[in-house]
Amino acid sequence: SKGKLPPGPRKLPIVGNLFNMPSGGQVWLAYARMCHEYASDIIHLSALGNSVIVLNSAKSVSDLLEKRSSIYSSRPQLTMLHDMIGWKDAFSFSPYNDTWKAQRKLFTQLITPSDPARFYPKQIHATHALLEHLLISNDIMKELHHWAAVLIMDITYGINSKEAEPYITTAIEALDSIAIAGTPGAFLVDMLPFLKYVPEWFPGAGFKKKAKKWSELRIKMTEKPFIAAKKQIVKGNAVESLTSLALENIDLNQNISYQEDIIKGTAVTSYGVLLTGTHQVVAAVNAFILAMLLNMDIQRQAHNELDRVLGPGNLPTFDDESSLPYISAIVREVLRHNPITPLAIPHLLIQDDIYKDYFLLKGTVVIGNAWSILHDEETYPDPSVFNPSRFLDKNGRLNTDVMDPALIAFGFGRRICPGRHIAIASIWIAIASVLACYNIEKEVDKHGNVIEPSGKWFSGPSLFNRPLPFKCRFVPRSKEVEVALKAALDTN
Ligand code: HEM
Repeated sequence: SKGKLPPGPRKLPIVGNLFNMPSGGQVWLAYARMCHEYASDIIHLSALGNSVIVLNSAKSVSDLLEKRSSIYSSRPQLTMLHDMIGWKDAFSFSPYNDTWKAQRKLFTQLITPSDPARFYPKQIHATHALLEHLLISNDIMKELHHWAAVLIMDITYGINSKEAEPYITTAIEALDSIAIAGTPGAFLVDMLPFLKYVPEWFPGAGFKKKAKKWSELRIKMTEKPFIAAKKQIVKGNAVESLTSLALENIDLNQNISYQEDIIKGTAVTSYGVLLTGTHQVVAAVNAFILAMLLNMDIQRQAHNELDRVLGPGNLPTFDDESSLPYISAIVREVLRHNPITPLAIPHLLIQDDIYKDYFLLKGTVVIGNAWSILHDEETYPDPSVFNPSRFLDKNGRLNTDVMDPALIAFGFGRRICPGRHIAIASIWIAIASVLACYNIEKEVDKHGNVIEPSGKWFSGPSLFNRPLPFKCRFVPRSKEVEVALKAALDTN
């Protein structure tokens, strides 16, 4: 009654658009189609009294999520995940409140864009270990997961790869539980929050036992590595990390346990975000590998650039970045072509608002469709084609007139991914290093027949996007490279 809603499918009494809500996989495509159908870059849906708007253009995302960020930056809360399991203080999930502000401030102070080099040695170290493992392992996903987990354990807590394993095992278990509890509609208690008060023995109250077990896992994942990092400081052998830097800066005249809680929450969030179900960085590097298999000419161009700039067999460092524009263009195209977080993470509007004559209700879930923006024909002609050259000018340099997909692929406004600089650097060094050492080739079966990758992406229910498993081979580009990798493997 307060005003006109944005267009969208016709609503039924009580249930609203319950039956129009896209379900199954790749919902970003369904949202894009709906926006097309209603010829609008903003559409509205509602289900059982919950309001959702989808923003389908760079303009609407910028107008609302960026320019009005102060009222569009909260997060929807799920009773099971946030309240019962207790993840409400992990700042990627938390509402727009003082705890979120304190944790986010700490995180951005430590992982700051003005000092991107702080973690370069760790990124190089983890990437070299990945190169060695690719020589002897054909399980790419296992190697990539290990690479990312070890890297983030080191960055967050200063725990090295030899000690990291038990912490990673706990974290993966805890994050599996998040993947289940974080799926909207997975637990009735999310729709009927009073159910959280029923006793554990009550028929159908199995979710309470799960919540208890998963809450214990959350505590273990949060406390154990934090205690280990603190012990390193006490013993005087702390390795520089997000936790060590933050603990050293504690203000002894203020409430110490409050400050420690903020540090703990920040650390576990940054660690957890990387390990979440789909594992964005791993998915991006995996997407790159698939793209190389499907586009051998692009792989050849990348090899040519590396050989010309570094000389055959030499490994890149971050100092080479500006001399390797084609590699940077591949990173941009990986982020654009099949974005890993096509709908970012939904935001929540905390105040009634008016936009383009539409009335937007406080409490509305706001989804920015990054996929649509990154596939906008006007910005990126032939968007479905994997073409890194779209980011280069006629002299082969990065063309600043073409929008960098990182401006969209990492979300929006005050909730924009604060780990994006680490993520981009990690992806860049992995892509440059793997291509410097290896030819990425299609696998052959025991009869010598080439196994063609399907090129398909996961199509089950998930907010995130990742390629389906495929087979490939990493073939050293020369005998010298192979010998050097073997020697490194034996030494480590
Ligand atoms: C390819 C890799 C990555 C992608 C595509 C990605 C993408 C995103 C997106 C889309 C969001 C939500 C933004 C929004 O709400 O609008 C987000 C949030 C976040 N990301 Fe990333 N991310 C990546 C890697 C990382 C890494 C490496 C870290 C940590 C070192 C990180 C830390 C975070 C945190 C802490 C948040 C929550 C921010 C908040 O709610 O205030 N991300 N990320």
